[in-house]
Amino acid sequence: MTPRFDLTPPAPDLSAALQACIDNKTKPLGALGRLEALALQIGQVLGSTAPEPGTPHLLVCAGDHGTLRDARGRGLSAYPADVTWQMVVNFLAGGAAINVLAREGGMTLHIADCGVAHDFGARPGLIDARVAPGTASWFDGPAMTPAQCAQALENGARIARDIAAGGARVLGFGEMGIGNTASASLITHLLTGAPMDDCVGRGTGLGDAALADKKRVLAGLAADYAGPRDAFAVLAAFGGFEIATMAGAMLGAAQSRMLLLIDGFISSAAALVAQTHAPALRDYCVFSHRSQERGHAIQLEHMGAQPLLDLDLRLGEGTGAALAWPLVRAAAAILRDMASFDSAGVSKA
Ligand SMILES: O=C(O)c1ccc[n+]([C@@H]2O[C@H](COP(=O)([O-])O)[C@@H](O)[C@H]2O)c1
Ligand SMILES: Cc1cc2nc[nH]c2cc1C
Repeated sequence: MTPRFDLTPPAPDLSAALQACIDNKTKPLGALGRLEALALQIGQVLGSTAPEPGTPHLLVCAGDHGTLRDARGRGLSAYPADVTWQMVVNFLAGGAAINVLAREGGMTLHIADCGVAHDFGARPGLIDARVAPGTASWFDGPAMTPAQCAQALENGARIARDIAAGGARVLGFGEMGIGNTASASLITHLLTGAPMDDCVGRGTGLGDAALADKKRVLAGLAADYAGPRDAFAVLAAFGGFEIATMAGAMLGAAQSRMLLLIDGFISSAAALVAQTHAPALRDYCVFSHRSQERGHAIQLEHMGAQPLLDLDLRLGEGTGAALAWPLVRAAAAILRDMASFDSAGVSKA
């Protein structure tokens, strides 16, 4: 019943050709800094020394967390659970931060209901990937059954493959789910082994007392967890449907040889799940930014990732991924369009 996603590294045979191509551009060796490593990664994933990333796509996954509708878990977020469906309505109307940034970056936005506790009715533009109207409360048992977890993973993989089938080569990931920093913290603790407290942050803006309560509640839940530590078991225990759908979409996108733009703390929790399941996923991921949320640094270090931006963002929705896209586009253009010493007749060192 548990799905398996087999993944091979992208075009390893191209790395020498790509490095030679970058080193022969008209610049001192290494002078474009980290853009050079980014260009090499893009060339590897897209399988070309002249990559054409085309129109980037961005998938925003939304889901409700049953724990936040349980009196024992309500204090885990500064905002009420209803904000999740209300923000989905805002996304569909084009008014959220991610709508603005995606428009600015020329990105095609996809919004998916992965399990929001709301009846949206017939909404053009909303992908129906709903598993259930929210996960179960962690105080009563696992967030989702193994079958629900498998369904969310498969929904995500299908969405990503559909986007790839339309010709997309780049897919960014964002999410919306009140309470999902708590979910991401538990996943991070269980999959990295880092101390629980170091994985917990203020999320949407908890004050000091509420943060201390969040740490205490999550430490209790983690201590009581006696299940297996494999990626999908941990995902089923403490994930949200939006996190599971993103993890599946990341795996499906990588299988389709797309470049993945990972956003902040919650997107990175999905990447952590996906990478723990299929280590080759790492090669397909561009980590867009360093979130202000405590715990993101642990995820990044665990995955050996150096994010492109550090803007103190803590919004989610894919905003960091949208902001990183111009750098990715620039790195691809350098690899594709910049003259070489030979073609420009410039003397080498
Ligand atoms: O992406 C991030 O790093 C990030 C950090 C803090 C909060 N968020 C967003 O805020 C919501 C979760 O925060 P919370 O406090 O409800 O757990 C969810 O909708 C996320 O998109 C996102
Ligand atoms: C208003 C609001 C917008 C968000 N976008 C992502 N998470 C969010 C949380 C809140 C509270």
